[in-house]
Amino acid sequence: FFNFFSSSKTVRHTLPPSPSSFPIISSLLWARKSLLQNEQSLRHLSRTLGPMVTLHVGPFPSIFVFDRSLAHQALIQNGSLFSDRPKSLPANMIMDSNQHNISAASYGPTWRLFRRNLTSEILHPSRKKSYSLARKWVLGILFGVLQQKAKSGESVEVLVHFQYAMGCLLVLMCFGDKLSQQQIEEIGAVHRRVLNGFARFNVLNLWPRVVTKILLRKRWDQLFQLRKELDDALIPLIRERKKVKDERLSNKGSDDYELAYVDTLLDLELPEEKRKLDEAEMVTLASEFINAGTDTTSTALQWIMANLVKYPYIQDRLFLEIKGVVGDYVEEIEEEDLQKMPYLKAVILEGLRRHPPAHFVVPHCVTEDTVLGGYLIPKNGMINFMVADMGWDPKVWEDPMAFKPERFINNAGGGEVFDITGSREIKMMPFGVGRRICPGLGLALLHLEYLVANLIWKFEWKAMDGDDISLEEKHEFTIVMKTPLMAHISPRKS
Ligand code: HEM
Repeated sequence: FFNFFSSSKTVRHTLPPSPSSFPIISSLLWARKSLLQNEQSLRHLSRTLGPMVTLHVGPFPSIFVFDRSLAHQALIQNGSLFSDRPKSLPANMIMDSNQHNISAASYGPTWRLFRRNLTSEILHPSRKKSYSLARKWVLGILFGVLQQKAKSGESVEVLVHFQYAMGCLLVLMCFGDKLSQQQIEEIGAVHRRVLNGFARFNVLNLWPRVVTKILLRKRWDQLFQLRKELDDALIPLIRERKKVKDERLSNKGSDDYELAYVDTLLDLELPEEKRKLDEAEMVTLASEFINAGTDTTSTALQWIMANLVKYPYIQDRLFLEIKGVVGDYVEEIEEEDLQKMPYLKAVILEGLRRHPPAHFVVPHCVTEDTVLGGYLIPKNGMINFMVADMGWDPKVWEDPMAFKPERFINNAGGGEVFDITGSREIKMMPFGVGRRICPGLGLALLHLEYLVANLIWKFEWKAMDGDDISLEEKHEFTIVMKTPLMAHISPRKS
């Protein structure tokens, strides 16, 4: 049941149920807990309150949706109503240039321009292919480190290496393939400082800026300093790309040139303000591109590899599939080979279902007061969707907490065609669904398939002696392994 609500109608709908408590005390309690603790509490609440729960933390209600068909009604069937973003909080506004990036932009022409630019200029299948040399280069770096570890017998702390590899790939796509390794590392380091350091500025969002500007002046100065560090690191690279572009236009530049994401930002014109982007806005968009694709994908890769270590028979089956496709003698798996590996795809999908790197989507809001599932969704509220719970629904997935890639394989041994966009029905939503679905979905799947196939082809991965791989979670920027995966690796061929 879904109908639209207008204040002039006589039927009055109420917000979805919320836990009964004193609003100020409960706000403080919820704000103090980590996101993972809040997720567990929300799950607990939904058992008694039903598939939609409201929390009153801060001035506006936050609504959480657990049910797959309600998520479908909202995000797919009524996508144009449910695809807005709440206004950025004061501290976030400094980092997102006043909502001038894809993930924070309101649902409207500016968001559409940014998103279309990314999807058609950079993530389009034909363009994506042109970065395959960068992927080969990064794979070479990763192999180099791992080979050394294998030789010395040292264990591998996998996440660090995965994060580095993924960061390199995104930085190269963003700023072009002419960067030195040192430059790539510096860009990675400044992004890590921003990601790890941002939590301490959340306090600036608790009261209006006029208040915090007086009471927390020092904290504001530190935030501006962090923003400046990011600008100082990235603006020279943007200027360099602009110079190369101008030289090419006047036919003085070389032809040896691969389009990078920042090149596409140089010409964009904001549809509402009718002006080009300033440098800080380009930094914001470039930085979003790097952040959005690095931690998410490396976290997913760590979870997948952890399961392949924990369940050697799955690793063996995957290795045999790869061998069946490429034979005995190739050094590396090429991207074209991946299409012939249904079990590889099944392993990746199962990894994303069982361990989605983000357990919530980026908060949505509605463009006007609306009703969902019989409850009011107010325009001034925030609405979120319980990503992990959708993929763990026992009505869809038998034994949902088990890691079973065979779920995605049909009886004939081929790959089941699985629609991860949820357009007909949502069975899981690791990338969100609908108009705000992750635009990097295809790139992320390619990165995961390419790296997992190559890592398994080149090395045998084993748990450390006596180590039982724990699948306990911890909340950082994404949901990571509480005990990071440490593995022993040995080359498949000497
Ligand atoms: C395994 C890897 C990834 C996962 C699990 C993931 C997941 C997500 C999720 C859950 C959202 C929020 C959807 C919503 O708000 O409804 C999102 C948004 C987004 N993602 Fe990803 N993502 C991944 C990789 C990437 C990559 C590689 C890129 C870019 C190169 C990227 C760029 C973005 C952007 C720009 C948005 C905002 C979209 C919008 O608001 O319109 N992501 N992603």
